[in-house]
Amino acid sequence: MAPPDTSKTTKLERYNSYIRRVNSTKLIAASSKLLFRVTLLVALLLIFFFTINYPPLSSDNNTSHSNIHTTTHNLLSSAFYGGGASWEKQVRHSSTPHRPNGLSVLVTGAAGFVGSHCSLALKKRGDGVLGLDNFNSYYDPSLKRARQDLLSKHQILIVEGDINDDELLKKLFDIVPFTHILHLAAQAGVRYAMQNPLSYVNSNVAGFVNVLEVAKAADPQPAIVWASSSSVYGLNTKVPFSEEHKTDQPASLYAATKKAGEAIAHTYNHIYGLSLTGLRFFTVYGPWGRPDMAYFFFTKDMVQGKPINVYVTQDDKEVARDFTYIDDIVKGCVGALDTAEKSTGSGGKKRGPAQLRVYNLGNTSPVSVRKLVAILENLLNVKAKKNVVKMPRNGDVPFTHANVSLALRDFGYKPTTDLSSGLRKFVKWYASYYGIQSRV
Ligand SMILES: O=C(O)[C@H]1O[C@H](OP(=O)(O)OP(=O)(O)OC[C@H]2O[C@@H](n3ccc(=O)[nH]c3=O)[C@H](O)[C@@H]2O)[C@H](O)[C@@H](O)[C@H]1O
Repeated sequence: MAPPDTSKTTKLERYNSYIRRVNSTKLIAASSKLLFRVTLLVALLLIFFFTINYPPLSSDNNTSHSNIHTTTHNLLSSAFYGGGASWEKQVRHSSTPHRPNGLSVLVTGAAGFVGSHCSLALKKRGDGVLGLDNFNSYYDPSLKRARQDLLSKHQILIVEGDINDDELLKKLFDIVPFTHILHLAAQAGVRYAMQNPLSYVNSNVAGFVNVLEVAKAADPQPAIVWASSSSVYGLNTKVPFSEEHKTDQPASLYAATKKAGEAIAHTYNHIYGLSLTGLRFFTVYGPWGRPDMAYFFFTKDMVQGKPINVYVTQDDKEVARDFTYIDDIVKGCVGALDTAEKSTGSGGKKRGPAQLRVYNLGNTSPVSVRKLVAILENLLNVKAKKNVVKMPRNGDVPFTHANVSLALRDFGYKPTTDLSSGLRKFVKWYASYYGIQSRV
């Protein structure tokens, strides 16, 4: 029997096998191309992240409070403020004054309440401003980011970094010969010091010393204006509080670290000839304020129908504060900067006596917390659910009252905003920022 004709099947099989080979070669070629492209992309990304000369990221003052939001933003910002020529150009551009004899100011804590207001005021009159902030999450960092956005609209760059990062600070001074530092970065809040005491030491003592170390070594040395606090008066009972009064009874760790700052300022002035001005702020409030402060969270709770605690003293007396409106404080800061004399040291050595000053910046008319709540009730058109409770022993003092005659004499400081007018502006801002209805 003749063998079956397999020539057709064999041809078909050979053809099919040929097609399979061609397809697999194409597939390999395509896969190699894809692999090559992916490798190239990964390599480029690695080069971008690891070889650019970016300033070290902040070690968050309150690392225990870091959150995903901050971490994500850190990465984005480090990429954006990534060092190198373009980053340095931005730093220089932000710090360059745009008026004759304008100042060039490094503002620490520029994304903070007072820092953002002062940065804007300085920039608007033609000074150069560079911000530095670690965007920690002591309170909602998104508010700090919103302030940062506002500043960037006015060509103010905020470098994301920590005052404890001396390499970063030195780098900034290598790029810009700052004439002044407005040092406002700090761990604020009186009551929180019982929860996180070391954050106060880290920012208000170690961080401040780090700033002074870099300033003392800079050439030229800048003049420094920095935030002390009304809380240094502690248990002082003489009123109104004057700079001549003793401040050796701090009632909170916050106050103690600010008092330590004043002593440290004396030392750096004495040894290195740094010009130093400490400003004792009295309960500053206003638009873009700090959510950890009573006027701010009272507003929030009252709007949400939640109860608030109104403190009274142990013997049922009213607790009162010399609440000071932010615009008045800004005028005080700018006045202090304008009248700050040059530091006298160079090469890390003192060459002559330098200016050392401390001023109260208050409103000179204390208002009780009960009255504060009444004003808010009227502005928000809501009745507060008040729990009147005895002030816990957590660092609070019963009252504050500033004598500001020294600041008036030396740079014309004269507060002009009373609590009702200031809170009206705050509530207006609060309503628009958080999108709520209010009477104002
Ligand atoms: O001048 C300063 O150097 C400090 O000012 C601010 O501290 P304080 O004056 O304590 O402000 P703030 O907390 O708003 O309490 C206001 C009033 O509300 C009372 N208070 C507070 C909380 C509460 O639940 N109930 C209440 O009655 C409370 O007893 C007080 O009488 C800054 O936070 C601080 O960082 C620092 O800068």
